[in-house]
Amino acid sequence: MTTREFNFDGLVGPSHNYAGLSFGNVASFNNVKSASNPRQAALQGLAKMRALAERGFAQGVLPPQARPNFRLLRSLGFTGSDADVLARACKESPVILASAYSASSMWTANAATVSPSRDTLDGRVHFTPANLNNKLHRSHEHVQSGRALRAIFRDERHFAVHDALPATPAFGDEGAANHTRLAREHGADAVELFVYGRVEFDPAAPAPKRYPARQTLEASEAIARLHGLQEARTVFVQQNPEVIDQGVFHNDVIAVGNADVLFYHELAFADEQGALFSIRQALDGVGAELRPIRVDAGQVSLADAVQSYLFNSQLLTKADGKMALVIPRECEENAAVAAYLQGLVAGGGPVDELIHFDLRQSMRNGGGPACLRLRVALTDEEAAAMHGGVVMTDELYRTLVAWVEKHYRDRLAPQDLADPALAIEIAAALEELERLLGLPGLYDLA
Ligand SMILES: N=C(N)NCCC[C@H](NC(=O)CCC(=O)O)C(=O)O
Repeated sequence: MTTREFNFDGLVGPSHNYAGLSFGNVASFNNVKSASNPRQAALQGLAKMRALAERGFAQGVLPPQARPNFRLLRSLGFTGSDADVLARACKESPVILASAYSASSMWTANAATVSPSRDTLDGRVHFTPANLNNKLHRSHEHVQSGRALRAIFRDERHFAVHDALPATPAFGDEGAANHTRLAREHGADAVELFVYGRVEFDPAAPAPKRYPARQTLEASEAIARLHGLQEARTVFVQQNPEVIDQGVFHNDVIAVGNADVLFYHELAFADEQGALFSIRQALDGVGAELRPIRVDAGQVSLADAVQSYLFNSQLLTKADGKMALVIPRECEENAAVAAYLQGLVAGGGPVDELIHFDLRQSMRNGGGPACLRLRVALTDEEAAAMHGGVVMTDELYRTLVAWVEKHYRDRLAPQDLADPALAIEIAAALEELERLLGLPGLYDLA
């Protein structure tokens, strides 16, 4: 039986905007309150999905979430009709309004942590939606993420979708952005690598000083337990707190793994040698050998890595066994990064191709190619058991482009969030999307 890695990209929602909500994410802060173009953002994302699907990579789509989240607004004391709720929130707390309206669920690398069936005790694919409790605007995503995952992966013989971890600082969880699976190939025995930013119950453990560490060791350990992972095949390593303080708010901004390759910046981990040792030792147990691609600061500075999002790339195994690196256009515009990449593909190593995309709308909020996708490795039998309406095909691409063009605005400024017509437009769009994806009841639109 073959196993393929599906990449589920988030379809950018109609309320995509720049609200500066993510302290510690430099791009989000730098673009605060500029106007966004939700239509272009969604089309850029769809173009990436289609191009990768056309190349033969297994590609799925995860639907956007219903926004604004009126339940959140009402739970925070804004009452009356929907229009009253929006008007009051806008007047009394525009930041809460923006949080209820955020389209941040587009970054599906943060939707959940996924363990393929090969790794788990009960032989099912396990998903734990991330509580994202570090940021108000992301902390309410997990409810709909769980609902969507249960709708797509509803066959309980093959899939288990857990509830998010308790939303308390000890269990801060940001999902697959801090998780990588290393193996000879997707269908082989694997090591799951969890990267955390801080340790709640050990005050002596190093932690960043300026920006928050969003993922805790305790959260990563809880997920490994929930998923039934084997101890010898699970590795926990600490992210370098100093890079968090320089804008590396998730590990996938500084490292990416695929099969037996780990592409990372020398400053990624608190203890680089210790991390490599633990990974190698665990991989040895599954008969695999790590192929590290280490980038040192002399080749690419940390600032260039954060600005270009070099490591927020997708590493995809091609049919011939070589790998393609899917990068944002910013990598080609940064001279040091572009030079490094030329050397990388010419060097005879595992990566022999670059595929670049214009994802500018997402990038301006700190979301590159890898943020936009959730990896789910599935056997053929599991792939047949999931809901097929979310698998990217030429037809689905055309359908979704037409849907975006019909429903999305091409400009959204902060003050537009107070416009009651926007909420009505979005509800109509999502009602139609349920039908297009064949997922009735996907949204709790009551
Ligand atoms: N690295 C990964 N996997 N994901 C990127 C997430 C970007 C997201 N940006 C935002 O949420 C900005 C929203 C705003 O400011 O309007 C975040 O910081 O959580």
